[in-house]
Amino acid sequence: MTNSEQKPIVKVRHLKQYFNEGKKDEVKAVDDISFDIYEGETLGLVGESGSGKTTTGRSIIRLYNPTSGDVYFHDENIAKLKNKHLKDFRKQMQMIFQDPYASLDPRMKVKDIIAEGIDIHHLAQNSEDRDRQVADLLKKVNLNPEFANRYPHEFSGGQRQRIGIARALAVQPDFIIADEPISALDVSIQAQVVNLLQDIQEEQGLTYLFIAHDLSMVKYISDRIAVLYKGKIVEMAETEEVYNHPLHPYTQSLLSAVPVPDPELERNHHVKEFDHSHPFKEGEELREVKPGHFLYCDEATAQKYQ
Ligand SMILES: Nc1ncnc2c1ncn2[C@@H]1O[C@H](COP(=O)(O)OP(=O)(O)OP(=O)(O)O)[C@@H](O)[C@H]1O
Repeated sequence: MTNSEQKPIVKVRHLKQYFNEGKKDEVKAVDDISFDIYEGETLGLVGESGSGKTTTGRSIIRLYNPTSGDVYFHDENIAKLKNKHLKDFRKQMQMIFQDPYASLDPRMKVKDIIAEGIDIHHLAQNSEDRDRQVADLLKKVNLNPEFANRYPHEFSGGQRQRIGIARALAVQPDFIIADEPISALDVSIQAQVVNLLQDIQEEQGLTYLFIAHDLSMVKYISDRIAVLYKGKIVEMAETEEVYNHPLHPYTQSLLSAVPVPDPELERNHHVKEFDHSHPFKEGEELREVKPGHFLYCDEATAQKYQ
């Protein structure tokens, strides 16, 4: 994709999500982040546990009411929309959750789980049409349509995650937030689910925000990567650029902690420590230091790269 072809589907501006605001236990889970997600791309959102990845996803999709800031979806500001109007947008944005065991109601049949959105948005003309849509969705995620009448406990983790993907696809969204969709799965299954998500993306021109703490898999699925640290984006660029030329010390430390498959290289491989005691300095903000490469830094540092 060249710059001129990149059309944002989601624009996040100065988004803040604070919990227990003004109280002693206030948490600035998301602290003034701004970024775009382009149509048809996968933006990987990475960071360690507690950095605010899930909160970012949930705030964009309005599972939380943002403390402040704006979220534009197809140029409409949805950050302050009220319930009735929000429903239409919910149909276009879906979420796939981390834990395929917790996210599927064990008392519901697979067909009712998948058809949840179809029912809410009245997308089936009658029960035959509903069944047909469910069968098509099961086929799309490479599951046997005959599974429709079974319950979640009859399936493996990978199969359950496919059911979760079918549920998300049921309302024909154009934007999906995948919140660590593979981290609860066996390594052998992870690639299958990633490949499925990529095939579906190509077929349907979907846009993904792919949340991950594991940097090795996110590399293969993401066009661009945003690195989140303590509720702030500290670096964002095309995937190759982030992996080959990381500029922020936190990104450098994250990448240096990824195991190297070659034992020869591993011997000379040092984990770069990041000073967590003074992570941010006065005057720093996310600045475009090279075309398409954003770094959380001060003006003087940004000048160095121009
Ligand atoms: N509902 C909530 N109430 C209070 N604090 C919360 C709530 N949800 C998240 N937090 C806090 O906000 C911070 C960010 O959490 P979040 O779950 O977004 O991080 P994460 O990067 O997704 O982590 P993980 O990889 O562990 O899921 C954490 O300090 C967390 O404890």
